[in-house]
Amino acid sequence: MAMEQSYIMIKPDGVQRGLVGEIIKRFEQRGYALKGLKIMNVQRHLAEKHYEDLSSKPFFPALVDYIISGPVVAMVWEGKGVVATGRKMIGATNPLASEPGTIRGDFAIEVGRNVIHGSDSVESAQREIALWFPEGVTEWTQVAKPWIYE
Ligand SMILES: Nc1ncnc2c1ncn2[C@@H]1O[C@H](COP(=O)(O)OP(=O)(O)OP(=O)(O)O)[C@@H](O)[C@H]1O
Repeated sequence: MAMEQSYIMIKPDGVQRGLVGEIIKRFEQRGYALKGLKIMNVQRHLAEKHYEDLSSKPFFPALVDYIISGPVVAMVWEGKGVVATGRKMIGATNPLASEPGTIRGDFAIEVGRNVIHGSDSVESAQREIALWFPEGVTEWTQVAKPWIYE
């Protein structure tokens, strides 16, 4: 059975603020498996493609400028329900509405500096993983699985 995967990206503010380790820690300790990881500067066309559904929004140009303003950490996390649970761990889009205990609720204030992205559906995850990891991800077996899943 293929396990669900999500595309999780630490945005430039999260990298610059030193939140990479903290964010990885949360997904790792929850029990999810890291299948792809890289730090990269983002080409404008890649940021535009990633957010193409938002291209008609007034904030789209600022959003693209934000994503290309410094390196991002691109990740693929795998495990049961990782798309929906990842979104819960991340918190509401607007950090002022994010619950404490979520990543945005603990580390962000403004929607235009909300630290992290997570795929919003399994279909978006597949599209985003193909877009950000055209080279593919790393296959490995998480030997702790029987201690995480029954
Ligand atoms: N009103 C807004 N003003 C400025 N930026 C916004 C606004 N709404 C959304 N954004 C930015 O666009 C991103 C994508 O918006 P979307 O509605 O897809 O939210 P999301 O799915 O929670 O975020 P993401 O896709 O980054 O995980 C947000 O994370 C935020 O950085």
